[in-house]
Amino acid sequence: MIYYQSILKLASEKKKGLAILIDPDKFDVSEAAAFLKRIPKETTHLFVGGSTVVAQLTEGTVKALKALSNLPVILFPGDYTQITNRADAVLFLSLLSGRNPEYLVGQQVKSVAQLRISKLEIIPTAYILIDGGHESAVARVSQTKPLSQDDLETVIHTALAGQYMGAKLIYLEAGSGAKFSVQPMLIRAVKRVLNIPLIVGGGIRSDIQKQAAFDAGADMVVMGTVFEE
Ligand SMILES: CC(C)=CCC/C(C)=C/CC/C(C)=C/CC/C(C)=C/COP(=O)(O)OP(=O)(O)O
Ligand SMILES: O=P(O)(O)OC[C@@H](O)CO
Ligand SMILES: [Mg+2]
Repeated sequence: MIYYQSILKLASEKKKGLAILIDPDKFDVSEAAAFLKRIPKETTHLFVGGSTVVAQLTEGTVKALKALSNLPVILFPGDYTQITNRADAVLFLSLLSGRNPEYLVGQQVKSVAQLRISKLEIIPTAYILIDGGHESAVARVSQTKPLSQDDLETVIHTALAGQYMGAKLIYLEAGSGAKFSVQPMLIRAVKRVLNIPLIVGGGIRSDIQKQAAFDAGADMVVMGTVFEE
């Protein structure tokens, strides 16, 4: 688990991870070099995925990124069809905030035929959708409701259930382009009970918001929309 170990190492050294999310649907492969110059120097990981991605686009995107960058490329799939062996690892997501069996376990079963013959590192990740102020693509595609930012207890219990089930990462997601990102108070409360790394994303557009998430205890922040053109 070398990619997971590197995230654990960041967390244990109180260094912070910054993942830039690249959505293959919105990515121009011919602009990949310029894109990689534009993203922050402190970027530690490239995530690739989207709620809705046209088949085959992920592979070309990952190929272009791997040719131009030494950063680890980690799949963040909205669907099992987004898996490509060209990446380094995959966040093996289960959408624990929702009650749609397809996104709790159905997609995961569908992915096995490909994953079992690939060398991708598989990182079990409890994915928790939090209300970001308007209906997110994740909510729409998964047909699930997000958890309220005010329902601290349910968010904490959901994250801990993920940890107890063996997740190696917890991902608090306000949804791509969220109006409100996950509030620092909520990040702090969740981080306090966990003993695995915490990833936070959705609606983080500024250095100030990113720093607030880090200060509250996020081990890694994901930024996507703000770097899309
Ligand atoms: C583990 C495997 C094989 C699949 C996971 C399938 C699950 C459980 C997905 C969770 C629900 C979901 C639809 C997640 C999407 C995650 C993601 C890549 C979000 C970023 O995309 P957006 O930016 O929200 O979407 P747009 O494409 O609309 O921009
Ligand atoms: O696009 P943004 O709002 O930065 O969100 C990133 C990521 O958490 C979405 O899945
Ligand atoms: Mg997006």
